[in-house]
Amino acid sequence: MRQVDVAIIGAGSAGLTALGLIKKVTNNYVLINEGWYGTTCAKVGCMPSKVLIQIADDFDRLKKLPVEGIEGVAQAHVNGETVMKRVQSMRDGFVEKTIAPWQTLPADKNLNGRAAFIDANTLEVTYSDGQTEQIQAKQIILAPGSRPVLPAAWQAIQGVVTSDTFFEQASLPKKVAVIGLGVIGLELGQAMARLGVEVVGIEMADTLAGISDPEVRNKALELLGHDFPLYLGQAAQLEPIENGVKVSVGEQSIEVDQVLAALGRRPNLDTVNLANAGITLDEQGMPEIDSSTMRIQGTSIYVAGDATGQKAILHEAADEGRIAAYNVIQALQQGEAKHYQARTELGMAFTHPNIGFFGKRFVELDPEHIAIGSYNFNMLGRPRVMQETEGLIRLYADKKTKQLVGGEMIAPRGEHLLHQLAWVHQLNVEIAEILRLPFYHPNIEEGVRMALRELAKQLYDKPVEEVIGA
Ligand SMILES: Cc1cc2nc3c(=O)[nH]c(=O)nc-3n(C[C@H](O)[C@H](O)[C@H](O)COP(=O)(O)OP(=O)(O)OC[C@H]3O[C@@H](n4cnc5c(N)ncnc54)[C@H](O)[C@@H]3O)c2cc1C
Ligand SMILES: NC(=O)c1ccc[n+]([C@@H]2O[C@H](COP(=O)([O-])OP(=O)(O)OC[C@H]3O[C@@H](n4cnc5c(N)ncnc54)[C@H](O)[C@@H]3O)[C@@H](O)[C@H]2O)c1
Repeated sequence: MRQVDVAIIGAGSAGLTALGLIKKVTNNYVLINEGWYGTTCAKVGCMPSKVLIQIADDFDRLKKLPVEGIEGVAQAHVNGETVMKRVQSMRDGFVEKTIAPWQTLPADKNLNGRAAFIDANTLEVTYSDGQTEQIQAKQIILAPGSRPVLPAAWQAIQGVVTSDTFFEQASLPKKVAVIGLGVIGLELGQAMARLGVEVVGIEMADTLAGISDPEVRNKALELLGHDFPLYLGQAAQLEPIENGVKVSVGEQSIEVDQVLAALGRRPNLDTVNLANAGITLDEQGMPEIDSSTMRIQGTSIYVAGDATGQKAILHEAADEGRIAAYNVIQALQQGEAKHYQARTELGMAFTHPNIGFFGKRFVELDPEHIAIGSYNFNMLGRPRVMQETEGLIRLYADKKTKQLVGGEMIAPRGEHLLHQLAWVHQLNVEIAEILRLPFYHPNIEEGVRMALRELAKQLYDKPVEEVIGA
């Protein structure tokens, strides 16, 4: 049986990040990946979705131009085939870059097959031709990602797609039901609607994109509702019909050409037979992972990326791959495990306006202990110039420490505001200190300043100017 120092399972963003570090300390490793290469992010995730969103936003922006004296835009129309060709050709470029480090690996280290545990240090790799090989590894990094949730009954219905198949289409569909209005459903649903596809959105929870602040939720419902009708609080039933799908929600039903099922993603840990490694699993089939080391306690197995079932986003997958690799290297060199502190949590949907949160969400906080500063953009100069005055920021600060603890928003250019807020949150500074930072005029950031000033009024028992010292 082949013996290696390290086996990495999954050539996605987490696995490839880990590989980059492992290669520096040992030449005795294998990378095992099932199916296609190119990472979820580049092939079916972050990147193709952002290309579609960019095209949709560019087209939508045309509506705002006549008032500025730019004429003739009414003739503009969308060519669905060209849109999808653009999405696919850009995606192929991103995939090409992503697979470069994998392509240079020697064949004996680069195994295209499914890995599963035989015991805690032994893996069986099943290749596509049915051949198998056993490999014993001192240390194992599990980074097998996640897959779209798709109920068994829906799998056989023609016209049901997920984000794995959506970007393969030759053209845009005509009429679509987007089921599940989390990040994927909202981003793709709004983009399609803005490109002229008839879209309805259905979500069984009472909110969109996981927003927990009721005021931000209401604003998001109002604003996204301008793009396509949203049905919340009900799960949809599907029935195949000729040339499409009948979608029922409560008493109502509609017929569509296509259903985009965006019901969430399931970690792929169930594909690796973890039970054979003697690991205790919870009801969801998940092991207990120490998020500061990425190690499954008491084993030489580490988990990184979407497979953890925690933060299914790219920079977290890369960070976790790095942490797992650092600790695998420590273990190979008989060193002590290193514990890493997670960065401030940050999540966003690239809808328009952008939706997102940083730090703690509203639902995680005790209203007794926090002050809330909010602002909408109606009166700010720059958003008015840009014709993007709709949005709401809600910032939460701890009454005792006077520091930001988190925030939720739907805001023009919110992706940038969320970054800046996450950065200052991670630095643990008081609201007064943040207000002493420069804010240029005229800018969207002035909206953040207004919300911070509102917090300062509640947190300090003197006028804001005195608090800031200006
Ligand atoms: C539509 C969409 C849009 C997204 N947009 C964003 C965004 O804008 N920003 C953001 O931060 N994140 C976004 N994400 C999330 C981001 O893409 C993921 O968090 C990230 O790609 C996860 O990386 P990973 O390495 O964990 O998994 P992956 O990249 O999925 O890699 C896992 C690999 O493991 C392989 N594998 C699985 N099981 C086995 C096995 N048993 N044996 C061997 N190999 C196996 C898989 O085939 C795959 O190649 C988006 C996701 C989707 C679906
Ligand atoms: N901009 C980004 O960073 C970005 C973009 C896309 C995806 N992602 C990542 O991908 C992950 C998966 O995204 P997602 O949108 O699939 O998952 P999600 O968990 O965000 O949303 C799934 C939604 O589907 C709903 N749902 C589930 N079953 C349903 C049913 N039968 N009927 C109606 N609604 C139902 C859930 O209530 C939930 O709101 C996210 O957690 C996110 O981390 C990130």
